[in-house]
Amino acid sequence: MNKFRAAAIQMPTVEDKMENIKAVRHYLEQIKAHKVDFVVLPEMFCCPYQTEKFPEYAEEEGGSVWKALSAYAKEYNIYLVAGSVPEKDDEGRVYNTCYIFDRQGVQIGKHRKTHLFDIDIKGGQSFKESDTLTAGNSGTVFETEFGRMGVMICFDIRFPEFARMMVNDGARMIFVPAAFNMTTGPAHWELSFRTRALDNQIYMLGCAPARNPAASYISWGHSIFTDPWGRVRGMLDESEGILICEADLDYENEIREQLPLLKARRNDVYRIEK
Ligand SMILES: NC(=O)CC(=O)C(=O)O
Repeated sequence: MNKFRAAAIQMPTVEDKMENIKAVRHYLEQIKAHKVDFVVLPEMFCCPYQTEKFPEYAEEEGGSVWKALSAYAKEYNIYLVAGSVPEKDDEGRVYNTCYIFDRQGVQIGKHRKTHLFDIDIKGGQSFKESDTLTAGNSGTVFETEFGRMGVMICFDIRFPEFARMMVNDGARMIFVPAAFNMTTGPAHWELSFRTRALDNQIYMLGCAPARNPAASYISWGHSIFTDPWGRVRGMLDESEGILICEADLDYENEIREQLPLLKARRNDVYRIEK
């Protein structure tokens, strides 16, 4: 039980919400023979990554998108870290939300993106999720037969405390539906995954949308799997594709024993004397 397989489905996002949902089945069929335990989908995989589209595409938990994803998890006997979708609550607020389903299709976790992606890079990418989205207010872990796992959404990865909190809580791998762009992707995508993996001696699996050069927000792609030594174990390019990987928790334990960073922390002295 200390090894498991996971797949990141780097799929394109099309305008028609339910076409994206149908496409997920097509990829799940393709990977059936690989007997993966976990599947992760990209950030906003069934809604164009445009702030004005989020309220338009949003559904409440338990809506048609949720039902289809839950049914896929059960049909294919997988843990489904179901990318992210715009979720609306009963007061009309919209969140960037990742639902997590177990092998029976039961929802076992839900993460609302906690750090909203508001950036304005001179000569590069600008985006303001807070125009239409509300931030979640906590980190998320979920239980599996392989142990506790963490999940965060895209911009959340940039905040080291967030991953550390999950690791302090026993997370063994962190799943990251994400969509970096043509400005931040080449600069920070691989670096962010390797750094969080190295800091926390943990596996990280990031899943991005395939690149569509005609989209208003252009995804960097490059879905990525990094290991507890900080190495890249697998990475796609920008095109549609599936990244299949294997995590070995005995290896993670060995790294944590041989280079005991997590044990050697000095939480007793991390303060500035004034
Ligand atoms: N899309 C995001 O939330 C984050 C991103 O693109 C970045 O951090 O860069």
